[in-house]
Amino acid sequence: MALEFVQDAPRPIGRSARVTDGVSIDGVVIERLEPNADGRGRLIELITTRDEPIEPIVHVYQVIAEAGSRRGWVYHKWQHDRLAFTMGRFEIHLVDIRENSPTRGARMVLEAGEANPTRLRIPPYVAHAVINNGATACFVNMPTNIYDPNNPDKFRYSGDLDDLGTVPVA
Ligand SMILES: Cc1cn([C@H]2C[C@H](O)[C@@H](COP(=O)(O)OP(=O)(O)O[C@H]3O[C@H](C)C(=O)[C@H](O)[C@H]3O)O2)c(=O)[nH]c1=O
Repeated sequence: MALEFVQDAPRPIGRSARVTDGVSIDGVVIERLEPNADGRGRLIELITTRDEPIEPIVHVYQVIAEAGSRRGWVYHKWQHDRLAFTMGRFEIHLVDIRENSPTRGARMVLEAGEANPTRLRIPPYVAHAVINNGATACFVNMPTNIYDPNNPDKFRYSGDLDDLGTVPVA
């Protein structure tokens, strides 16, 4: 006797919602992602073309961040980051260092992770730092460019978190 597979019935799904309150840096986009939870766990869409076109996915990686770790300050000259946080307890700092930006010098801090799943788009020349305030956890980046190990699009400042915004960026 043949085994029968049954198509899932149509169902409502959680949709992401753009956050505009508190977004003080031009071009930064925050999307709160909606988990679809059931007895097996949670499924969270990280990005989709269902509602609007997106720049192509060309490169995707996962970062496993140790508890208490900090990545950044870093900025990119060419790529936009599309970071998805669905686990852990991350704090993300952003500073606009673009010379001709209407929001030059603006600084933002947001929290993202299990309690507030988020996709964050960071334009070039917006310096950022990601701090893991929880236990070891992962996040995903879907940058708009491929990583070139021979010419990394990565410009790093390793001083204090508080330095940016108070000391001019060379
Ligand atoms: C980006 C990348 C890196 N690597 C290698 C290079 C290093 O050996 C290692 C760690 O990379 P990196 O030091 O560049 O990673 P972070 O400085 O922690 O930066 C990451 O976290 C901050 C918050 C970001 O915003 C960056 O976009 C993100 O790349 O992975 C690869 O093999 N492939 C890749 O695509």
